[in-house]
Amino acid sequence: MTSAPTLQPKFLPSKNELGLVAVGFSGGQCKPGVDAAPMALIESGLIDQLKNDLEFNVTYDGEVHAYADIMPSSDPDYRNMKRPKGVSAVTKRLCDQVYEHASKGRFVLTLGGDHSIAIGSIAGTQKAIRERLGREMAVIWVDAHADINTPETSDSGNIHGMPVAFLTGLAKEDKQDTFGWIKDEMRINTKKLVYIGLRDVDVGEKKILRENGIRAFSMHDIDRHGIGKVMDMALGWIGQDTPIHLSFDVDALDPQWAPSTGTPVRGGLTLREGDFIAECVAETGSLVALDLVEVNPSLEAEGAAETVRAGCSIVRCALGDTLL
Ligand SMILES: NC(=[NH2+])NCCC[C@H](N)C(=O)O
Ligand SMILES: [Mn+2]
Ligand SMILES: [Mn+2]
Repeated sequence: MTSAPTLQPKFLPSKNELGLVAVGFSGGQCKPGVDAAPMALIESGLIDQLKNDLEFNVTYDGEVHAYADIMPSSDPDYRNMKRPKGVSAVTKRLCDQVYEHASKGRFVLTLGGDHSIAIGSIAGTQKAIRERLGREMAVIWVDAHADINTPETSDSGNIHGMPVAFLTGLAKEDKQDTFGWIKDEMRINTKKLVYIGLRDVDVGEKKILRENGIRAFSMHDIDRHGIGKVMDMALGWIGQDTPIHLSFDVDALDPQWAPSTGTPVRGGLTLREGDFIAECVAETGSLVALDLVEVNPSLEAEGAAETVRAGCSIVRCALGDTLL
C-alpha cells in the first residue's frame, strides 16, 4: 500500500498540532538514568526537527517533569509492587497532562522515562478519544517484553513490567492512590492490542497472552515472515477504522543499535525494522499518540548517543518524516 506523503490524519482535526510531554521518571524500575532521556532527546534536536522539518505546531510547557512535588514520602512495597504510590501518582498526573492535549485534538508525543509511564499516556489518550470520537483505540506495543505482568505474576516487582495489565484491566486495584484511579473509560481492549518484537516474555505473561487471545508478533514471526508481512498482519488485525496509540520501547531494537537501555535483550529489531514499523503506522493516518520510552543515556558511555539517535529516528518516522 502506498499513500500520499502529507497524510490527512483520520482522527485528528488538524495534521500539525502536536502536544509534547517530557517525563523524567525512572520509578517503574531500579536503574537510575532513564529520567535523563527526554533532555537528551530534546538536546539532540528533536523539537526543532518536529517544528522545522515536520512543520508541527508544538505545544510544550518547556519542562522535563520529575513530579518531585507529588512523590510520597513513604512508599512501601504493596502486592509485590515496588514504589506503588509513586508510580501511581506520576502516571495519574501524566494521564491528565496527556488528556489535556488529546482532548484538544492534538497528536500527543510522550517522551519517557521508563515504560510504566504508558499507564498515564495511554489512559489519558483513550479517555480523550472516547470522549471526542466515542471509540476504543488500538495500541501497538513494540518491545522485547510484553509488560503485561500482574503484581502477582511479576518476579521483579518493577511496575514497568506491568503497564499493560493495568491498562487492560487484567490487573485491578481499588485503592485510589495505587492505580484505583484507572477507570473503565481509560482502559483498552485486549482484542485491540498488538505486540511486535517480543523475545523475552515471562512464563506467567505467556499464559496471560494465550488465555486472552492477545495478538503478538515475536522476533520469530518477524524472522519467518519478514517485517513487511508482519506489519500487514498487525495492521490488518486492528482494521482501517481505529485510532492507534503506538508505545515504542527502545529495547525492541537490538542492543547493537540501542545498547543504552535498562533491560537489553539480544536478537532484536534492526534500526531499519524499527523505523519501518513506525513508518507503516504513520502511513495508516490513524496514529493519535506515541510514547518513546526506556532510553537510558547513562548506561552505556559509548552507546548513549547512538541510542538517543535511534529514538529520535523512531519518532520522526512515526510522524511521517521518511515517507515520500
Ligand atoms: N519496560 C521494560 N523494559 N520492561 C521489562 C520487564 C522485564 C520483566 N518481564 C519484568 O516484569 O520485570
Ligand atoms: Mn522492554
Ligand atoms: Mn517495555
